[in-house]
Amino acid sequence: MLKVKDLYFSYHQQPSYVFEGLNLTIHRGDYISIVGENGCGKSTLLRLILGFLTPTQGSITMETKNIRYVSQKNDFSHSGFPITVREILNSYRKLLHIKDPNEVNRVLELTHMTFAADKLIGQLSGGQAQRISIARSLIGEPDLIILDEPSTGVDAKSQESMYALLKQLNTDRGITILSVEHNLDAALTNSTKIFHLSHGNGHLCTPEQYAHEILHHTGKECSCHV
Ligand SMILES: Nc1ncnc2c1ncn2[C@@H]1O[C@H](COP(=O)(O)OP(=O)(O)OP(=O)(O)O)[C@@H](O)[C@H]1O
Repeated sequence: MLKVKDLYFSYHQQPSYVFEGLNLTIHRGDYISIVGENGCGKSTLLRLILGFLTPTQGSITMETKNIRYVSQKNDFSHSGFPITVREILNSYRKLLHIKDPNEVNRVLELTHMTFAADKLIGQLSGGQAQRISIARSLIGEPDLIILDEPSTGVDAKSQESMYALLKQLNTDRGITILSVEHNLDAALTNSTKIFHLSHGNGHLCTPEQYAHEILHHTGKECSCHV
């Protein structure tokens, strides 16, 4: 579905490369978490895949244009603007030229947020606002959703249900998920594969293999169950 091949990238006027010969293949139905230390290039990789940045060398090819992006901080959780959840989702539906007005109800049901349809967006909790971000990303039935640290600003209990939702969208609806994760437990528990970025390159492994790597490097077992 998406192939990153021999990717080199450096920001303007920066002498060093963020990526040097990076390869990544994403198949339909994958749930891939991108992990790595601060500054290793996780967000840069997302920006390259989304087309906001251009590779210095190498290529990124994809078989779909039906991609959605859920940003790290959703843009309406602290909004004082008097607009309801339904109005926001409806305006996005119209923006995408989707004629069926029932599309909004569909994504609200999928994210178990029907109860909040007529609430003002500014009244939602961090977790609820994030679910609405995900609901918005589902308008038009995308086949790939890209998320940047989706648990940012979401309390622990809501994180659990948010990851359960992402997992459900992946397994039940076949939506491919690519998510930058600082939450290692969530990455290990939910992903089908982990992409570990380090020193300008990355490797893909199973959650079990990654848990093993963590144990090997830190001597600490992860609290999650893989
Ligand atoms: N706009 C920019 N201009 C120049 N350098 C940048 C720019 N954005 C990021 N960088 C640099 O590129 C490298 C990768 O940054 P990036 O934000 O992609 O890392 P990250 O893994 O997402 O970090 P974090 O975990 O802290 O969010 C870092 O060295 C960073 O300083």
